Amino acid sequence: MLKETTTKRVRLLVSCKDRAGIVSAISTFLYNHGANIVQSDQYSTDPIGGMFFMRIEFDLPPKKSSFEKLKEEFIEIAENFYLDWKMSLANQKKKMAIFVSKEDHCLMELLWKWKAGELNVDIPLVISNHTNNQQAVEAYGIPYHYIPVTKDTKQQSEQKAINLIKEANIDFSVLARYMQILSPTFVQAFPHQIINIHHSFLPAFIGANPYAKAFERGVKLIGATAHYVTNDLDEGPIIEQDVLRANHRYSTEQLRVAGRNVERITLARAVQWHINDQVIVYGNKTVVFS
Ligand SMILES: Nc1nc2c(c(=O)[nH]1)N[C@@H](CN(C=O)c1ccc(C(=O)N[C@@H](CCC(=O)O)C(=O)O)cc1)CN2
Repeated sequence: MLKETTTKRVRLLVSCKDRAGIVSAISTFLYNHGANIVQSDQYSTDPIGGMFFMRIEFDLPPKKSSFEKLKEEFIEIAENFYLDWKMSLANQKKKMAIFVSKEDHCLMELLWKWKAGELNVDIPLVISNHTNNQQAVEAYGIPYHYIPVTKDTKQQSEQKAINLIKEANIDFSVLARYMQILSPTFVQAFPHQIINIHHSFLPAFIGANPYAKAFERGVKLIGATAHYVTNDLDEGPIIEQDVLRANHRYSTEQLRVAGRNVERITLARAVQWHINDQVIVYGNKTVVFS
């Protein structure tokens, strides 16, 4: 194996039943392997019998210990404290697929941020059930896969998308206003690896046409919610939310137009946190170390 010559930035996510000694055991392990902790954050739901969550970023100098060897030797600590854990290299770019239907604002926000170097991710492909965004996507040099969806072809269309995702070794997918409900087969294939932007401040107005429902309700705030996709429509673990003021003068269309800004900003924040391994899912909730 080639000798490692550069310092590696590593991210460690941990969740477990809370008890004394976890931070000490992990920090001592890292110290003994020559690692230098540069960021550490933890949260306990209840020190007595609750859950404990931690995110550590550390630098692993060359020669001290290889990343693979470190992961292997961490298993003992993980077993002692019954840890659920994930260790990853910060410079290992994730591969992100984007799904879009007609509306382009969330798609374009992600592409703009990616092009500007603000999203440290690769985008091997975009999938859509419409063709209207093809030119804009291909202008970024990204392959665009048009996969139309009808009630009769939904299963075959989904299988095409699943095949594309697997062939491209996609790490996670983003539904950037992709207006198709994904089947349990699709969702089960990628647990907590699909992020959706719902155009309302959940749990209000689940499902289709939330702005029409907001108009009828006479809301004074509209919002957006980025969440992991589950089989329960728009009820998956929430990653990020934001809101915007509205009032009686807004028509449904004006709510929709105003909502685009909060949707795209909310989604971009959630995607950034996922890329940076800042999100831990437990049950139907998340801990976001932002
Ligand atoms: N399994 C899941 N799939 C999707 C989720 C989810 O949480 N779980 N979120 C939706 C996004 N969404 C609102 O944000 C949404 C999209 C589409 C629909 C809907 O009724 N779609 C119809 C077809 C509509 C059309 O063809 O234009 C359908 O799929 O039958 C509701 C909510 C994304 N998917």
